Amino acid sequence: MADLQSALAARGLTVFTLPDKGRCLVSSRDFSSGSLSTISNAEEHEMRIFYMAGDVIISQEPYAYVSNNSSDSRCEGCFSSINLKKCSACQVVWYCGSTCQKSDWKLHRLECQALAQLSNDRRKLLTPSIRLMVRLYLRRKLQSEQVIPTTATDNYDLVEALVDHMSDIDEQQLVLYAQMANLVNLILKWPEMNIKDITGNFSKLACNAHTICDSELRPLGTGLYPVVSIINHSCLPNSVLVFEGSLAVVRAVQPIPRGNEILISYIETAGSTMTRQKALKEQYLFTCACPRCLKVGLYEDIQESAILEGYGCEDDKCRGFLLRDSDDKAFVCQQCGLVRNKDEVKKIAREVKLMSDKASTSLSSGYYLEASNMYKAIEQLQLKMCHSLSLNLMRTRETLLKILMELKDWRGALMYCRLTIPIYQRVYPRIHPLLGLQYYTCGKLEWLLGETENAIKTLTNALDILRITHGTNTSFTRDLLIKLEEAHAEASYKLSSNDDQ
Ligand SMILES: C[S@@+](CC[C@H](N)C(=O)[O-])C[C@H]1O[C@@H](n2cnc3c(N)ncnc32)[C@H](O)[C@@H]1O
Repeated sequence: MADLQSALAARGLTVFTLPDKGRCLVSSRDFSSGSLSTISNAEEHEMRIFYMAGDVIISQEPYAYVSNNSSDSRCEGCFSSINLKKCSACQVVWYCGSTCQKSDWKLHRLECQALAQLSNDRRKLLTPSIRLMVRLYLRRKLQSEQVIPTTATDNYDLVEALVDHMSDIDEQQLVLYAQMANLVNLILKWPEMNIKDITGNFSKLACNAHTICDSELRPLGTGLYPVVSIINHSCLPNSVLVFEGSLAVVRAVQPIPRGNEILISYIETAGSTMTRQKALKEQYLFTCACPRCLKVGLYEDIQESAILEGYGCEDDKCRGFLLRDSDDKAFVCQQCGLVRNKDEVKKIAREVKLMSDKASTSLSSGYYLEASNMYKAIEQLQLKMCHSLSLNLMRTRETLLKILMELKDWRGALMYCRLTIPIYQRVYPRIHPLLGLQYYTCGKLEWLLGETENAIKTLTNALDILRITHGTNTSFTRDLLIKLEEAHAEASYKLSSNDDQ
């Protein structure tokens, strides 16, 4: 712990323990959330803009990680899905080339021996969680034998220190973890292995492991980052966790003065307070008391939940939200007073559910045209049932955006992307990666469709957010900057051609 504290002190961080949260990471210096700096160069008569990122609070390579091979196979080193070759000995792990294979070899050599002796039936049980646990123990072994070095921020003691909530989890979950532990034991076959210890580690993974995502927040794998895991949750966080390959990077999205707790969000924060609290309780076993959650039960919070997850007024010109009447037989619009029959709303809800099941089957089978028609019908039903800022309606439109992109219907995709943005602006804070990414998609579609002026505005909105959350030195942000410069160049060209005419 002393080693960790001094390694963190050098980065302006300290670990404290709070009675209601356990350990937490606190800033011992100010962190900035990245401002736009403009420097004027009098000699060249120009203003240069410097795009600043949110300060990196901490970055860490995983103690152990696995790629997510459930839908597409991915390289175990870099998550690439191109030019893959399966390890010929174990027939489980994929690599994109010799560089990734070599860098993983010390660990995979042991993993490979263990996996190669498994029967086909046992091999089918190799979920990412099982593989992650096997890798965790193999790394501990390699560090204890000094085959790979340990540092103050990379050692098994930090894994030991993670919370496991073993006394809070229910019996059924415990049995499942014990079965998984048994399988890990059968894979590793180490005489000193202790099933209880492995079971506890599965419980640790559940509340400490992170989903590794690409820059567009698509899942690539799962990793355990024991220092990043000291950071607690808030539904209104001051920092964001993103990944550069397998490297976890925590950046400030708000100015964080010295002495403040570093907070990230563990969950999708767009939901109502009840939905967020339920997700946090189920997976992380705590009740959030962040400033957003403290509003639970207040009129403002009830209104927000009713808009996001409830129903809309029967009068489609009215933007009011509905609450149940005192006998729970109908919903009453809080703006115009119109009463809406509960059975009628439930009937539409049942229809939506039925159609959604069919539509998602059609989508997962790749029948995009059929799926797009079904989701458009669902959207129409939801327009009759939900508030115009409803999350369910937004999710349907997000799905339609993705389907229409697959169908290369760029005009339709842009329409749906634009429809989602007001809801994104409402449900996410000003600096949020999902809002930045939605602007980015919208800007790229506008650019593709020749709406250059609109593209400049939307890509600028995207850059204002993504430079903070994703940094300015990543290829992802550089691509965005290049697109924006190209859009500016095209706009000037169009302007000068108009002048010439
Ligand atoms: C990834 S760990 C965070 C570090 C943890 N506090 C520790 O002592 O190691 C997640 C766990 O921390 C606790 N936690 C995180 N955020 C919290 C919050 N806002 N309020 C209360 N407990 C929280 C919960 O026990 C949760 O399961």
